[in-house]
Amino acid sequence: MAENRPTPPDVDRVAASRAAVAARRARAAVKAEIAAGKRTPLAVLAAAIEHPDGVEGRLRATEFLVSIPAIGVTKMRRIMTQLEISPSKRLGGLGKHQRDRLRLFLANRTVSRRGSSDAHLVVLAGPTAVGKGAVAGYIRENYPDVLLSVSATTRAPRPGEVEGTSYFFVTDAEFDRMVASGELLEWAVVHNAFRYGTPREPVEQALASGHSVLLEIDLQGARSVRAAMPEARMVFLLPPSWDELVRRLIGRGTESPAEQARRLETAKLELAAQDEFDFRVVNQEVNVAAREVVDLMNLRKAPSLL
Ligand SMILES: Nc1ncnc2c1ncn2[C@@H]1O[C@H](COP(=O)(O)OP(=O)(O)OP(=O)(O)O)[C@@H](O)[C@H]1O
Ligand SMILES: Nc1nc2c(ncn2[C@@H]2O[C@H](COP(=O)(O)O)[C@@H](O)[C@H]2O)c(=O)[nH]1
Repeated sequence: MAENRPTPPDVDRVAASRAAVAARRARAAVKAEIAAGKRTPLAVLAAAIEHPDGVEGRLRATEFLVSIPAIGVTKMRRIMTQLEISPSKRLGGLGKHQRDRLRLFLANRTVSRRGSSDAHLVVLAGPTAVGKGAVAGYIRENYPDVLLSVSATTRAPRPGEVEGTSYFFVTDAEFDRMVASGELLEWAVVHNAFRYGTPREPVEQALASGHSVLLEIDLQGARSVRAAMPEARMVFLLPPSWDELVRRLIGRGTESPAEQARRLETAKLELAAQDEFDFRVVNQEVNVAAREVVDLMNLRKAPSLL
């Protein structure tokens, strides 16, 4: 009978509900592929970015994360907070920074899971002039088994610095390219001046082949590494006293008095962050501090103290 025939709104409702069921099934299929290792989370994220309204783009960030093996609900919530993504967000609706943070998290997670359990990523940070460079330099010279990451920087070389050993000295345009192509594990503007970043590839290769790697980076970089790779060993280098830190900064003589005053203000904030670190090493004597840092890296060979 004519009056029992579905009306146009009913037809729409039925079609919409069928489409919703099909979309749910398609999302479940993507999650199952991630869980089974048939598709990498990075590939799914790339598809979501390319087609925000496609099946991958419609996945909620929460369901995406819990479909990754070894990420449960508790871990997922922690990751969402760290990456500053609200639980209602779908992959296709993430902002640029959220996408970048999620991509970095996934890429770094892949690296750290490939590495051997004996290999550690060790981060050495601390306030300006505490002696990070001196300790890292001592390690470079005396512990040839330690792999020290060589950073890229936009600052100019100082006298005596060697390209590829001290830093990779790059232009602003080259640094932009490295950031855009995801070549950097972390990067930061340091002392409001130049950009510094850790090239990802050598770190990935070292960890994958079972070698520990040391990063000598600033506090912002250390925080980025911690957020992306919570298993990294975070070491904070401390001065024996505040007065000694001031002496070292002034004694180095590489900054103007105004710059020294600015760095000392920042140093107070950096020292206040020391509890965020897993280990604290006091740099009283460079060789002793270097030895303590190296001991945290699980190396088999280490020379005796001089
Ligand atoms: N244990 C130490 N005893 C005495 N002087 C030290 C010690 N460690 C480092 N110094 C000196 O302190 C000064 C600062 O050291 P260094 O440049 O390595 O600091 P840094 O932490 O790398 O600084 P920045 O973050 O500003 O680059 C240098 O002149 C260095 O020779
Ligand atoms: N976040 C990062 N910080 C880095 C990196 N490489 C070095 N640094 C830090 O920069 C300052 C200044 O170094 P300088 O050689 O110009 O005196 C120092 O605190 C380093 O720890 C990096 O790759 N990422």
